[in-house]
Amino acid sequence: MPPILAKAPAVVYAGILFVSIMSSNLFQRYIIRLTNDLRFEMELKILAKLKSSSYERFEKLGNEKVFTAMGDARELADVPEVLMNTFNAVVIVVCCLGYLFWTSLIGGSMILLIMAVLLVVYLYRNKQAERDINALRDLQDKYFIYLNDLLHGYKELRMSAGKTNKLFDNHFFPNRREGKKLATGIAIRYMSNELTGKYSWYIVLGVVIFGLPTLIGFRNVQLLAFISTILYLIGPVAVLVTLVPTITRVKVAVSRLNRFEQQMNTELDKEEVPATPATTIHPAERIRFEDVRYNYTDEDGNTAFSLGPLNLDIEKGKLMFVTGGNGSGKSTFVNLITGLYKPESGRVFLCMADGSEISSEEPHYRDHLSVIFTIPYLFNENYYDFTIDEKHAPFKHLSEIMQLDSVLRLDAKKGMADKNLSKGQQKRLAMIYSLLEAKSILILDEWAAEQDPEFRSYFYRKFLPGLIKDGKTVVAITHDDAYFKYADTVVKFDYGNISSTTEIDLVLNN
Ligand SMILES: Nc1ncnc2c1ncn2[C@@H]1O[C@H](COP(=O)(O)OP(=O)(O)OP(=O)(O)O)[C@@H](O)[C@H]1O
Repeated sequence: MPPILAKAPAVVYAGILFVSIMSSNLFQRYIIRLTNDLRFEMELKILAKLKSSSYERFEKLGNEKVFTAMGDARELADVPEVLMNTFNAVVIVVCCLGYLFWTSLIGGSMILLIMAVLLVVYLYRNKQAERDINALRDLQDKYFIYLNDLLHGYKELRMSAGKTNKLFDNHFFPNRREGKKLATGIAIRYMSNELTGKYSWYIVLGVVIFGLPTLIGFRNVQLLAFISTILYLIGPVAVLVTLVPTITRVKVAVSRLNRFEQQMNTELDKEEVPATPATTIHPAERIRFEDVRYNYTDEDGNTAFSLGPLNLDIEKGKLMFVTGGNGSGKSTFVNLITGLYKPESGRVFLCMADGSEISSEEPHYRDHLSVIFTIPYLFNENYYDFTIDEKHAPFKHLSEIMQLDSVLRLDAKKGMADKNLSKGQQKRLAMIYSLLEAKSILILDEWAAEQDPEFRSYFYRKFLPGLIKDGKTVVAITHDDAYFKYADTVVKFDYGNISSTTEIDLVLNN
């Protein structure tokens, strides 16, 4: 044989090896990309939903549903591997069955029948497991609710043995014990399914070896073909069987994610967040409430509280105090004026100097307002349009006014102040950030509640009138009636309606 031909098999071998390595590498890369695409794309999708969700929708959903959805998104990472293994196993099973049928029609039919029975039994038993997986995810939702209570109410819990015992003994521990019971039950059910599946094959083998030769007169060569094929089949069928739990988990995760998506936002209450604030913002002449109504409904759809109809004008450069008893609707009013709640009927809008109107449902409405809620949240990262350093003059000026200049520590990396402050100081820092946003309307929900008497007096007598002098419009929810005289208007809420509107100048003039 010429040396070139002698080398050929080696070359072919090397070629096959090369093609195999390359294709395997390419395929694995593809699977890795697909795995991560699925998982991270779903997380991105959930985040995008959260970005465009209305506050009302988000409020109804609850934080724990978001955490569970992120967990469900992680389950999707298993999809490509499951698909790949399923495909491989199915191809082998189909080829083996084809071979069995080719070898013996009766024998092949018998094996197919046994496999079909096993499949039906398996799928039936899997239904129960699927229910348990769903129940386990529901327990997970509840678990996150308790975790929320534990993490946010830790101080309150430490102060009360009763509350601590109830949270842990009546909720946490039973939840985790039930979770353990369900998870163990699911695993045992799958394990026993797998064992049944595996040993059924040995029964089949027994029938083939001892039954078929006498029953249908199997020849030795057919027997050999059946035995070797069945032994070969056990592996891929076992793969299919062990994949079922993962497929079921993925199926449950997908249906829960779909439900989450539907709950998260419908096209109707989708909120577009503008990419950038409006370039030129002219201060509005007034904020107008026109026949505004808003209802809270309970779980049965009955009205639990109803606000309005509200008709109100808040003029540019004026200071309005909003007061009223607990539960009279002041914070709901704040949510309407800020556009976080959409009126059920009527309109909230800004009247501009050129006669145009900006509805509270328009994306750029909120470019005109800053708000400090009753319990303001100070962010961990700087999401503002400004960064603060030692030389930032407006920040220095405002921190002196807020008497925080000797307290605030600047985090140079983040370009913002450290937020480890007392409650009152946190509100003062929130005020600094709100004023640095330089919007023409400022909404305050019980801002002065935590301030010391001296600073509170300064706030009402000097600070708020100073803002008005600078051209801001301020709406402040307050119970501090001793300072009502510093407002232009005091509006009182009672049972969801405005019960009185007092123009202070008129009072002083009389
Ligand atoms: N998310 C909600 N879902 C259902 N009902 C709510 C919700 N928020 C408030 N309510 C109900 O609406 C009513 C008005 O609440 P709101 O918070 O507006 O009152 P408030 O005047 O700000 O009270 P407070 O002075 O105590 O802060 C209350 O009866 C309250 O129970």
